[in-house]
Amino acid sequence: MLIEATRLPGVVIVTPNRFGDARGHFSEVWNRDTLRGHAIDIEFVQDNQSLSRDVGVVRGLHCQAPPRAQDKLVRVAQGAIFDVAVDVRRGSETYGQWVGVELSAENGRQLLVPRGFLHGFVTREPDTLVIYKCSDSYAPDTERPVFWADPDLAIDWGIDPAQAILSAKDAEAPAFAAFVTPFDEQELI
Ligand SMILES: Cc1cn([C@H]2C[C@H](O)[C@@H](COP(=O)(O)OP(=O)(O)O[C@H]3O[C@H](C)C(=O)[C@H](O)[C@H]3O)O2)c(=O)[nH]c1=O
Repeated sequence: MLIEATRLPGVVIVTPNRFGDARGHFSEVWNRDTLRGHAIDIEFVQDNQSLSRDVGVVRGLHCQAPPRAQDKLVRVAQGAIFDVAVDVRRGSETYGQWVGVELSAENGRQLLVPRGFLHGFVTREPDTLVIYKCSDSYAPDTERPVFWADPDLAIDWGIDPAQAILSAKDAEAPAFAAFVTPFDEQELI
């Protein structure tokens, strides 16, 4: 397993070993003890799966507020996404900064998005299947969305905003300027 840092402390790229042979390949896409060996010790309690039919589907930016904040380990079982995390931990030197990573069934890369970060992605291929582990269960009353194309965040999604395919919820999400972070310094890693 390869663990790579990103420019946001705590957001790391996890690439499990992949064993190829004439049939295809095998990979342990999640192993608690292997992650613990890399000082990543998170108790995941829910697996999510979303299928997005078209290129340009945007899901996010989302997070759940404490005490229901979620760490997420995101992977792509089919297709490809540009996966984004935004630091919203009060007091963080990288508050409001984002990082994006191409995750695909082909590259086998996963992104660890800790609590204290907004999460979202845009699909790069049709019929993209995203599977992600969460460290707390769904608590819709605690959701704190932010508009994906907010000019203050200036995330480079690599698509024409007019072409984005969004849920009504995401299309109407509040601006980052209106976001009062529920994450305090103790979330800092
Ligand atoms: C997240 C979630 C949703 N749902 C139900 C609620 C709706 O009836 C339906 C679709 O929910 P939503 O439109 O919020 O799904 P996404 O837009 O993919 O949201 C996710 O997108 C970004 C990328 C995230 O990181 C979050 O995990 C999550 O917010 O699934 C559940 O039953 N359980 C859940 O945990």
